[in-house]
Amino acid sequence: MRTVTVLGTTGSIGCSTVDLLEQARDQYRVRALVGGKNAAKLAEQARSLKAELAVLADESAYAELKALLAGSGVEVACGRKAVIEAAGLPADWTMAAITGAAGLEPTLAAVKNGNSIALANKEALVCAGDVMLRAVQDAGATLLPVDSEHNAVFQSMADRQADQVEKIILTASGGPFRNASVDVMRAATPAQALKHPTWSMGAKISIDSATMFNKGLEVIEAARIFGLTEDRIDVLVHPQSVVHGMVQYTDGSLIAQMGSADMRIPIAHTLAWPRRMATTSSRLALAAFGTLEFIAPDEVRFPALRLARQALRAGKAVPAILSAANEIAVEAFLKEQIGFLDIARVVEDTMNTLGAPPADTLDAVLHWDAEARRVATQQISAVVA
Ligand SMILES: NC(=O)C1=CN([C@@H]2O[C@H](COP(=O)(O)OP(=O)(O)OC[C@H]3O[C@@H](n4cnc5c(N)ncnc54)[C@H](OP(=O)(O)O)[C@@H]3O)[C@@H](O)[C@H]2O)C=CC1
Ligand SMILES: CC(=O)[C@@H](O)[C@H](O)COP(=O)(O)O
Ligand SMILES: [Mn+2]
Repeated sequence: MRTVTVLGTTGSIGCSTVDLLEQARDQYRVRALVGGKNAAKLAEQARSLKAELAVLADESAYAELKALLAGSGVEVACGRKAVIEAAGLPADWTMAAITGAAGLEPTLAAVKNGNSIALANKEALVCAGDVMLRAVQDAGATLLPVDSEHNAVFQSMADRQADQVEKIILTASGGPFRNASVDVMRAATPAQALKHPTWSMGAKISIDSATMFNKGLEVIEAARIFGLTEDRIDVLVHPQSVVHGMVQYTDGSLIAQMGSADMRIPIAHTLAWPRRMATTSSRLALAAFGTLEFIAPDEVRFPALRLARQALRAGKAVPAILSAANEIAVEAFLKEQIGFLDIARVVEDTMNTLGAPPADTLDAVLHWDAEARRVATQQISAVVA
């Protein structure tokens, strides 16, 4: 029986992961389930999967979680330290799906066990690429990409011809504002921006899809995972979200992975890897689509792609600065403190303010993450004033 831990268990990816574990209860023992604030969801999952440990980042939720799990035999802990300790408990497979840079240290703690890490949390790899990859190598861990595009590329490289890869292509849905005018985007509300055309996801990544910062972060994530330079990672807008990623080989072959827009498919791929497991996810009915479109992205209406490529080329702390500033700007947009187009503006101004300082260590990454949050918050105050 394999032991598993789910970080970010109460979120969108976490719930899809729990759903798969519930369908194969006899094959997995759940070491730890880790959430942020949602005690009710965590308790329900922990009881269902008979988890050994249930942890919330929110310390004030301890009494509630303890009461919800009374008599269940599930151990309970709360607080940031407890999250990192739980992530570091030995498990054969860990889902890393805490959203944002908050997932960095727990993911690193899990990596140190040297087992399989199913990586959904792209921000960790974006802001601390070198630190994470060094930790993976030192521990002999296996990084299995969950993000649909990266999982697609990983699957399309299954024959391990990495040295014969010319380039990879990540697809993008284009988000809810794919065809919107700049005026419509300027006036966009959080409710409109959260309405993703093809995927059901958490709030932060949904806004990132709308600005296309999600695709920008994914270009950086792909560079880290597949060891490719920025010029070998293309993005194509593909509104149907049927093809998730492609690999172009030196002989001109283009290998793609397709599937329904259901994250249980890539999650199952990492859970069963190197084998496959059955899922109940809907099968693609290609004839129902009829036409699949592929369109070059518009970097004028969506400056996020240009900024992310700039950050990737600059390296050092720049990707961490971009990602942290974006987190702050997304939060401010969701609170209706700034407009939709201000998100990219805040990120660009923060990048311009902080330049390209070195960030070789975890401490340096955390320092520049904090600095970017401080500068972005100042920029937002200026917009609000
Ligand atoms: N959703 C998707 O389809 C995809 C997501 N991803 C990536 O996966 C990650 C998760 O996304 P998604 O599931 O959509 O996000 P959600 O917002 O739905 O879930 C986030 C999870 O992280 C938890 N969390 C938040 N802050 C903390 C913290 N400080 N400490 C511990 N746990 C915390 C939340 O807990 P709680 O809710 O209890 O507060 C929740 O369990 C992101 O990095 C995203 O980019 C990648 C590809 C696809
Ligand atoms: C499901 C997944 O992997 C998301 O990252 C998705 O790709 C978001 O959609 P966009 O392509 O609109 O960013
Ligand atoms: Mn993705």
